[in-house]
Amino acid sequence: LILIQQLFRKQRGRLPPGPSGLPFMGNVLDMPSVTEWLTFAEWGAKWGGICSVTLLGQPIVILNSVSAMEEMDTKGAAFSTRPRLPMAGELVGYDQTLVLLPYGPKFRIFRRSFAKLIGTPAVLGQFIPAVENETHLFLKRLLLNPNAEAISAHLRRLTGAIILRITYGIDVQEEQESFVTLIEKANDNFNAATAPGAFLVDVFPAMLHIPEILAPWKRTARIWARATKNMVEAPYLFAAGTAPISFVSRLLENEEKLSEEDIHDVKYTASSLYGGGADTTAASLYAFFLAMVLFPDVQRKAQEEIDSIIGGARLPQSTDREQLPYVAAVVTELLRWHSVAPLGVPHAALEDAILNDHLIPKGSIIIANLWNMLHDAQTYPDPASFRPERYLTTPKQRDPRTICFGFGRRICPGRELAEASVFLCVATTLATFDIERAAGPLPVHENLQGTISHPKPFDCVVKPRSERAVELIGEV
Ligand code: HEM
Repeated sequence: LILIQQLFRKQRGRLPPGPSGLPFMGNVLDMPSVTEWLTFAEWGAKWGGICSVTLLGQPIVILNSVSAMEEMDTKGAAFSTRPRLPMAGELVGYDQTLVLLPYGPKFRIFRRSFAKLIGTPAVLGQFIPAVENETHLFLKRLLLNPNAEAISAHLRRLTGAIILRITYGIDVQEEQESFVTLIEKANDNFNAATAPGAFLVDVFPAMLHIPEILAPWKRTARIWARATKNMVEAPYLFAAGTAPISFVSRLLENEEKLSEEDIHDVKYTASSLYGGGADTTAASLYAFFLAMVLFPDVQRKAQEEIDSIIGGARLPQSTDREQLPYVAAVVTELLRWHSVAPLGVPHAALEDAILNDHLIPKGSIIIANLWNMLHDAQTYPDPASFRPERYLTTPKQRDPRTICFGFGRRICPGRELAEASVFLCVATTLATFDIERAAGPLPVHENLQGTISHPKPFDCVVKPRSERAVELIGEV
């Protein structure tokens, strides 16, 4: 079958170039299992902005250049579905949340809800007080426990609480911490279930029919599926009906007119918000602390800007963004410097398409190597350096926000919220704390494995900038 498929393909056109594979197996042996973005970048240097490999007859197209990604953008819906990933999808249940939902009517309903409620700064405005409130609580926690080991947990709690507030109107008091834990667990499962090559069933979907007794991974899937279900149902049950203004309460307006299927869609759209929003933003903010340790001059300049514009009168707010161009550029550079999703989320081709004279057959998996695009030395000279000036002095370098959120109809629908949350946390932290290098060797910036990639843990010293800073945190 693979042979016949390949013969047909030869008649229709040629796949993009790439490493030559073995008969039948294709490039199974060439595929990296760690830091894939680095190997893919090497292939890009050798084969160009669009290259491809084949795994047991399955074409995988890798985009290494922004121009290739933009070219795909022009093809409308042609590359807008997701590949079938039986482990994370059918078995663990993520194919019902937006991130793995196939392109189609349901996808459009989910995206419309996102656009209506958090898609633009104007509509997002209704939720900004909640983001500010949670950010103040984060500062208090950081003041109480500024240890380096606690920072990542503080950030996860911050981003988890922001999303729970916005999505369900849930105020994360101590007794509701369980929601944060529940959803963190489900996010960890998503990362493990979508790890490339981790589950053979993703390559051979027929394995879905093997009974569980012979397939221990099915037991894992069952446990993870329970966690997904809990993530969807528990906060919804808690919040439905009683919540103040929230994503869910807005979607449930005119509830009496909603069918069972509509309610199902509300639940799963809401959990998509959580699945996509909490871990990504936490990873980005953790990288901010690392960047400040490694680039103290940037920290000093940003603090000088905040001091000169706001002084010690109050904490920075969302509305200060225009007056704080250097801090805003720190946020932009953060989104470039640390790739939260180094390989984005894979797309799949809905139909045969021709791209730059290459055939992209229906069903091809498309991987955008966002890490490479954001670290391309032509676009961003000295890409490992954290330099907000890139976007302030002419000639300005390309805005990385046109890259880091993915592309086409699957572009991240939470990008406005992501930027607003990151800006507030960065600006208020810089206003009140100094982040410094700890004794010992300088930490190194490394992306950990995962669809959502956190920086490798590092040591640092965080302390309040002044007595006034402590007072400011106490006052909010
Ligand atoms: C620093 C923060 C963030 C980054 C870097 C980021 C990046 C991305 C990327 C690269 C994708 C894949 C796009 C594609 O397939 O081409 C994505 C998808 C998605 N993001 Fe984000 N994201 C962030 C924050 C958020 C937030 C705050 C939310 C929700 C409130 C969110 C919700 C989603 C969802 C639901 C999807 C799936 C969209 C779909 O499949 O149609 N993200 N994000």
